[in-house]
Amino acid sequence: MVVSAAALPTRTATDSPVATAIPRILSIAGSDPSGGAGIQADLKSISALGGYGMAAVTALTAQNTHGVRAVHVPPAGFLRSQLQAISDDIELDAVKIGMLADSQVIGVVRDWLREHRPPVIVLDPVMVASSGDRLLDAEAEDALRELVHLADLVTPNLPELGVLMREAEPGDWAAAVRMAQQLADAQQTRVLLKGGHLSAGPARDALLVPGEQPVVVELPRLQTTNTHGTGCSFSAAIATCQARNGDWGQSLAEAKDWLHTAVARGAELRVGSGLGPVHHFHRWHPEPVTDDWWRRIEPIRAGILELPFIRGLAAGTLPEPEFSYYLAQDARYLNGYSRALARASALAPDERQQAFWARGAANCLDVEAELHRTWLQKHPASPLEGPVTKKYVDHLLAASGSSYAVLVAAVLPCYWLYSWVGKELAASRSLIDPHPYGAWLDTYADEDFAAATEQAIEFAAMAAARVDGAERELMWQAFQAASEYELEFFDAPRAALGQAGSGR
Ligand SMILES: Nc1ncnc2c1ncn2[C@@H]1O[C@H](COP(=O)(O)OP(=O)(O)O)[C@@H](O)[C@H]1O
Ligand SMILES: Cc1ncc(COP(=O)(O)O)c(N)n1
Repeated sequence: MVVSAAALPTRTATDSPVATAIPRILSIAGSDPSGGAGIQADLKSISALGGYGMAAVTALTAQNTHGVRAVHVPPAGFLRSQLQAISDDIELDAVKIGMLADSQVIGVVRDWLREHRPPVIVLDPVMVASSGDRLLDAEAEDALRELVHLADLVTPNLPELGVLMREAEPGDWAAAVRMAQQLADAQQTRVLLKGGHLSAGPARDALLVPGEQPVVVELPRLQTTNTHGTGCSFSAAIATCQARNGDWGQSLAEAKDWLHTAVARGAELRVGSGLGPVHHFHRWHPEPVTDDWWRRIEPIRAGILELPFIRGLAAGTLPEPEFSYYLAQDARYLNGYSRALARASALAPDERQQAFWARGAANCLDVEAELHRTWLQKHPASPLEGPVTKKYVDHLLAASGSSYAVLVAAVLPCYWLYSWVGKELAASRSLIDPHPYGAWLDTYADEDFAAATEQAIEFAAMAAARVDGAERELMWQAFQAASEYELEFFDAPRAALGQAGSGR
């Protein structure tokens, strides 16, 4: 956690023109046409944190969420013209520097900084993209090292710190902090060491100021692929906060907090299939309530993955009678579930939703018939309704007598948890060949089912947005109860047939 704010004797908070209402921030960086990194990320970050953003472009990249395909560096003289045009007219509160491409570009930026001395300079020493592609010529590393002492803050990640110090990349956090402190002392500047590249542990950063104790900020590491442009966004956000409040410790804490939610919610943007961007404007877009529900059932999800039934299914060791019991119950369940979906169709507020649930209801009956025709005919199991099936179907039928919103919340876990379990199991399915339950596993990892799940989630979120707080609470309760029944449903074969063949 932040324990102190840091200020160097050479540049103190008081000699910066701080407390500007809307700080004017210039990004000197490369362009990322996919919008996740570079000047695009910087302008979004500056705006999201309340600054006025400007950009002088050092290089054009052709890249997407998978990597950099090409880099074009315009003549360095043109960058000089851009910078000159800005400083001839506009007073700047902070400058953030990102991709510099080559030593000529670095030379232009160095000369302009010396001449104009903006009050806050944050240098992100971009060298290699998260995709592994180079964004700085190897022979320009010396020139970049010489720029460090001009910055008020330099923000290396672990590999960049190693290059700046002409040493191997530090192997662990303690070694990295020591190395970053050496850099701060040698260059007499602040260093923000970013620990995003460490493979385990929390997402941790440290602010090192010559002659002071390190200030560490840490938040839980998020399991996400939306990390493209985190470094760009972070440094632009810190520059903006610093221009406004003049306190490095506070700026770091504010920017880290904002970035963390931006990383957590990046997937909502649905941009690209590689390393996606972060959600810079998350504060403008309230989180869909369904995401909150999903987080709140995390213990139920963890419980499902630990069930002997699921483990046995994944490993292919589940005894056949348990699987047959499960499918027989599933067939019974699908009949009741189909009625609940038909009721959702009847209550739906528009034709799109009406048609969606009606299709779902019909699909359930098809799958029920298919289960009987294929597996259950060959592997008979008791057709009697088990206690968990009864409880779960009763819950759905009770919700069918409630509002559309509550009913949609009650039917959602069957889509969502099944689709999710299907994806979780898909990996182990491919490791075991032939897999005794392979055909069944494939139907749950099916892309059409995943698309239907996305649609069901969206309709539930839309319904939640239209009801008041009391009804939204009823929706949550219906969702939570159905999620618990999903867990019990997976565990029902073991409970019904005894512990003997638990599949472990
Ligand atoms: N998976 C993650 N969860 C939470 N924070 C992350 C994650 N990945 C990166 N960050 C944070 O994003 C910021 C920049 O990360 P980093 O990857 O170290 O820099 P760069 O993008 O320059 O390589 C750091 O504060 C880091 O902790
Ligand atoms: C134009 C430009 N600047 C910087 C980065 C680094 O960002 P990341 O490390 O997240 O790939 C990038 N990919 N593109």
